[in-house]
Amino acid sequence: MSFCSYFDTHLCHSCRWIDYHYAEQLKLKSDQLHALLNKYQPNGWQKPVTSQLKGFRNKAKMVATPTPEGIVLGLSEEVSLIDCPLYDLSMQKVLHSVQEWLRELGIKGYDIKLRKGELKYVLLTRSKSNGTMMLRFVLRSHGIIARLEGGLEELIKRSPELKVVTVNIQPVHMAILEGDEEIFLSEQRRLEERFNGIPLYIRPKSFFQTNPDVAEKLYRTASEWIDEIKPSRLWDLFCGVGGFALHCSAPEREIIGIEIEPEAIECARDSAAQLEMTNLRFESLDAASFGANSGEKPDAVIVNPPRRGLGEQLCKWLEKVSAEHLIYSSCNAVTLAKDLERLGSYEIQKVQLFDMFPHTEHYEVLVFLKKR
Ligand SMILES: C[S@@+](CC[C@H](N)C(=O)[O-])C[C@H]1O[C@@H](n2cnc3c(N)ncnc32)[C@H](O)[C@@H]1O
Repeated sequence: MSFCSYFDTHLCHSCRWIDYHYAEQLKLKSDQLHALLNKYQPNGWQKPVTSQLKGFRNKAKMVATPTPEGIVLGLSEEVSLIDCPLYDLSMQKVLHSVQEWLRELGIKGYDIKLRKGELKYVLLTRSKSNGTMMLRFVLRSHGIIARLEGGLEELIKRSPELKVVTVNIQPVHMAILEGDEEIFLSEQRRLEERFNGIPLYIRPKSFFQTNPDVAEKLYRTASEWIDEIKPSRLWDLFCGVGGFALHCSAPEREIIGIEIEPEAIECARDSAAQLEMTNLRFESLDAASFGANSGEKPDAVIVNPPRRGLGEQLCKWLEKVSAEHLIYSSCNAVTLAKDLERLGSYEIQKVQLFDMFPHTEHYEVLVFLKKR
């Protein structure tokens, strides 16, 4: 197991670039992005948005490994990550307290080789705006739920930031992080977050951006670009809990947000209701089927697909829809570049790199496209 020189701690698999200076990390990402997009001759390269280097992540995913001393939260190689400086001190403190509490309860971590033990993962998420946290236990079966429930009062006494606590059942013997069944052990079912004054909700199974400071800047930039073109009708595809749509709202602007996960749509609707925004409509649909059935034409479309990108079918449909502007937010510049090739009737007006994932090779890119 290697050690990272930056933080003098164990090196997690995802932080492969931690030994590079931050300026070097940014240059490598920027060079890759230029290499992928230069053939589309972007007009305006914007200055990259940088991140804090410590305490920037709001979500910790810990493997629960059984050891002779008790459960260890961290990597599967019995390496603890509860002091990992990617999480702020309050998250580190709660991770310590959860690990200690699990040991006191005698909960056994899941042994992958022997296929024994119950607890597979511990997932902790923090709302940056109010410091409250959501804790999820990923279990192999329902077997130890009563024991966890029995000890919960004590855990919350030690870590009162924990407002949402759930169990996720993942019976399959595979490296899948979570299963379909989610059981709430707390009354509260979601955390409230606030970006640029806009309320957003974090639910167990809805996607939420993991670097709140950079995500705030990403949404603000998209809303500034949208304000420059002032579309009357805007679509936000792959909208999650509505971050882009809610930031781009303006009087008289009709906005439709499309997202496959119903819980995320419920959150987006609640945020809009809280802001008394009646011009936004959120629908839980597959973006492709929305594409196939929608007869309307928007003036602008924002897309923010998962790492796989939009793919051929959606790009074809977007070409047919022929909105005057597209904003593409991507966490994978390789699939972005492929999609841009398929969106041949658009030219790139602006590109900006948002360093959402420092110490890794990953980054977010925002691209502003205009019909040629
Ligand atoms: C990268 S996330 C972006 C979410 C949101 N824009 C944000 O900023 O939080 C991609 C989202 O696409 C959703 N998604 C995945 N496949 C989809 C599909 N076929 N149709 C609609 N949404 C989908 C996921 O549930 C996830 O919320």
